[in-house]
Amino acid sequence: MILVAIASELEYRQLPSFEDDTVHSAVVGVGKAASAAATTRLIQELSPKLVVSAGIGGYLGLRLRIGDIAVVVDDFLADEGVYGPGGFFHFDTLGFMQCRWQTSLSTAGIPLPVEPFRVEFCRGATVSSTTGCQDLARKRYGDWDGGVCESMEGAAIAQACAAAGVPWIGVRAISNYLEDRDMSRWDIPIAMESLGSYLPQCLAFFQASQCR
Ligand SMILES: O=C(O)c1cccc(C(=O)CC[C@H]2O[C@@H](n3cnc4c(=O)[nH]cnc43)[C@H](O)[C@@H]2O)c1
Repeated sequence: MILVAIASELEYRQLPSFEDDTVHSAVVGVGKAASAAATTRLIQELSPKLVVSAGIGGYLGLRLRIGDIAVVVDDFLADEGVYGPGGFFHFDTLGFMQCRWQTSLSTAGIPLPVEPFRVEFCRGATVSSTTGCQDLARKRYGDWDGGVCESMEGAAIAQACAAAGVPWIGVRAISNYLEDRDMSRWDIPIAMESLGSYLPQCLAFFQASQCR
């Protein structure tokens, strides 16, 4: 069985129902704590073979536009650390805790979304506060190769999966860019429409190939 973990009711309600005896979808809550706790409980209850962390996300990069799909294969707790007079010191560099998780799944053959939408297999960044400033986005992700899909749950769900030994992958439709916050440039309905058409194809692929 595949568990589709969706952060908010808002996202859940806008997705078509793809529930059957091989797929279970659930709202796990917005943010790291809620999503990790709910994912842990659902893994204990349902023993899924795969967790798909699905929803909307922000993007910094060159390839994707609003409504395109980021398949997240590696996710990072991007704002865990210490602020001091010298700036922000990330726990990844201080060596205090594990901050990154990589999927164990092969992405070979994952279907492409329906035109005009596109897909990028990219890195995820998970934050407690959305990066709504261009300068902060550049500071946080400017030296990363390739695109970055930011969410508030991805790495927490990956951490819960890793602790339970369950494979995970992220599938996020881009609702906004990581730029100076301007809600008029966000498009959650287009992102959800794109996710709603892509997710069933993607789930069918995982059911057939890797997660029977
Ligand atoms: O700034 C606002 O007024 C505002 C209004 C509605 C929603 C938001 C969010 O930040 C949504 C967070 C929610 O969606 C995911 N998400 C979408 N885009 C991003 C992003 O750029 N950075 C981080 N998370 C994002 C996230 O996973 C949450 O579940 C703001």
